[in-house]
Amino acid sequence: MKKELVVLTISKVTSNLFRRQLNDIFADKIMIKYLTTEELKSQKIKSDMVLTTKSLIKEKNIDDYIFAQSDVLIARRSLNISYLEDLIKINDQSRVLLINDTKLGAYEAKSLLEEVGINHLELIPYYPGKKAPANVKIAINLGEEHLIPDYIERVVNIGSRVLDITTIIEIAVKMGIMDTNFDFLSSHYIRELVTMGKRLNHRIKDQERTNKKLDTVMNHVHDGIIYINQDQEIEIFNQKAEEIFSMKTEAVIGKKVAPTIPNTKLDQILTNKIVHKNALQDVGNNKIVSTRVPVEMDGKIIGALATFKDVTDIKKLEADLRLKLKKKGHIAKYNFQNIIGQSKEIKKVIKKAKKIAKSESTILIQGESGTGKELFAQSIHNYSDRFQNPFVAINCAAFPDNLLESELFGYEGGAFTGAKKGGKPGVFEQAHTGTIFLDEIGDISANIQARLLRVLQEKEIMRIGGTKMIPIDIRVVAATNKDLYQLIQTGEFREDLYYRLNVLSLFIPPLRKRREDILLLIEYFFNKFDAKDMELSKPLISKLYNYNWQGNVRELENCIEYLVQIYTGEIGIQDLPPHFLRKNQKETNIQENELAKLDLGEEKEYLFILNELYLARQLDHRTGRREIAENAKVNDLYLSPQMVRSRLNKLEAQNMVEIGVGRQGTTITAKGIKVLKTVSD
Ligand SMILES: Nc1ncnc2c1ncn2[C@@H]1O[C@H](COP(=O)(O)OP(=O)(O)OP(=O)(O)O)[C@@H](O)[C@H]1O
Repeated sequence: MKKELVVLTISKVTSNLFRRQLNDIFADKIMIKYLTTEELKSQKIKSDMVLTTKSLIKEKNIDDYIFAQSDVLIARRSLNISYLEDLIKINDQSRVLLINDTKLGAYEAKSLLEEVGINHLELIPYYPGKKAPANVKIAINLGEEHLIPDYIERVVNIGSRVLDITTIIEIAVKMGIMDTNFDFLSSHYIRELVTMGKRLNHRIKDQERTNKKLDTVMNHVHDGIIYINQDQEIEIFNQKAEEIFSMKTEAVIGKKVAPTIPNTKLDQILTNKIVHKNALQDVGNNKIVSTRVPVEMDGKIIGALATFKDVTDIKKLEADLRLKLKKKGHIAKYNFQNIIGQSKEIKKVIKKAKKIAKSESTILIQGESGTGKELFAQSIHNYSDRFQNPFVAINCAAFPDNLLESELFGYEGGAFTGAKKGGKPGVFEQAHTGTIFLDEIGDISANIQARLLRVLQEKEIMRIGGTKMIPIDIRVVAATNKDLYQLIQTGEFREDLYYRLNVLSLFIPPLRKRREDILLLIEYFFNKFDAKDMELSKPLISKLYNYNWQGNVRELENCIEYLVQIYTGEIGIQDLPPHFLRKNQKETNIQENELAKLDLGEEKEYLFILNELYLARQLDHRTGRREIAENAKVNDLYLSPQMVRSRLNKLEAQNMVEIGVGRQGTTITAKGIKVLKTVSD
């Protein structure tokens, strides 16, 4: 199946420009769709790749148009070099209008021209809506004839701004059609080069002044360029050629090409009048693709031109892209700002995490399932000095033992039957210079524990079936929801490994220990799932607040997602996922806490009442015994208003609540909150 490229632009003009060039090059190789933001309306693009412009990125929110999964490439544009000579010939310091249909486009063209070495002119960006400056007689037209003011006496056409060759190559690489030996580039590219070759010829006749400018331009071209005249003498040897051949321009100019630069075969091109397209050559350690053409003028061969593209770079480009793709899952998305919570408990953890992020030591994150351990691991990585390097996460419980071993350490080719030829790097190698996140570390076998210990001690790994040690520079963050200390007692986890991992430790408290965060998280997830105006009934809020959240933030997130989906009006208790309505929630164990010590009676009921008062305080809402009794029902407790009253009286006697008169309502005291916080599960 052909891959699809969507070209997304603001204006139709730009779209048509791209269309001409892309169709020429890619016509039968890939599917190309051209869309403007206007045409897209409220739909979003899902495609293998989207090509768009810098101005669109600046002026619009790209996420409104494109699904996050699509690869986005921003078009780099360059000027067709064959037009540049006309510009070079304009007198120094002339004031010249640079015309484009948008302000940004005009300024972009200005910087583009300066970039390629046109700096002898005063370029004045001009676009619709801008007052035309006086005393300007020359204009540069980038394909917008209709915008040229009447008083302009001379127009220099430099064509429409076309896609830079590197953008074309990037499209080809990403679309997986780079293997055709770059041949498809030729038709377009060769034409351009031949025209340039012809124009270069003028250089010989031109004055020194023009030559200098042309040199500047030549040196901004990405390819190596060599031009020889009829006598086989080197006339042009640009900067890129200097790099590729490791030779200085001064040392080669004017010399015969064959003895000076071995292997260019340019002399043969001249004598045999042949064209060499895309020949692969080795120059030192680099691979070079060269194109050589005779340059004709009035039917006579006047020289030969060679261009060299360093394909070591292209191969690297491809390798970089592969790496990028692979790394998709290797990027830490979250930062500390993404960790929602205002409770003292979570703030304390964040503060500590920020502090330890800056060190290089191994971190062990402990906490129940769904408390946000991975969120913390990612935030730590992004807060550390390694933030620009890979973050590789692996869930140790997700793999059977032997597979986990090869995932972690990689293997050499032929290490076992079915091993990939050439071997495969493990996540330790992939995380090199970055952070590795070992999730569910409590689940690894004794064998892997032993290997891991060695890695942590030696900071080097050996692939399975390998013989050499590979040094690695990584920061290890491990996480578990198991009690590792307990596992050490039962002999399931190595004590020495535990101490190696637990150099710095972070404990993330369960949600029920920081109920203040529940309301914030609910609001956050409503926004996340795009249901900002949803109304929750009071009893439902009470239920969500008092619930045990064994699955912590993840369970809360899932619950809100569910509610958003079924939402039709105000949401009540009956709308909760079915398991909420079952009564068999894990009973709160309230043996060892301040509340139990007071021996007031049914601790569960007192705990509930304190929780309700604490919730009311956060909602800035006055509650009373009637409402508490109502909410008790949805929380599977039976408490009549009278029962609430007698319990409130007992709590008041302990200075844990303050009972207001009349409509003032009852409030929880600092002591009440403190006692409430001691209640564990
Ligand atoms: N404080 C928080 N603010 C916002 N989102 C959170 C918070 N804590 C957790 N989450 C979200 O809850 C979900 C679970 O978090 P995460 O995967 O980090 O938990 P975990 O402790 O690593 O879980 P497990 O032990 O099951 O691997 C994720 O979607 C995460 O974004």
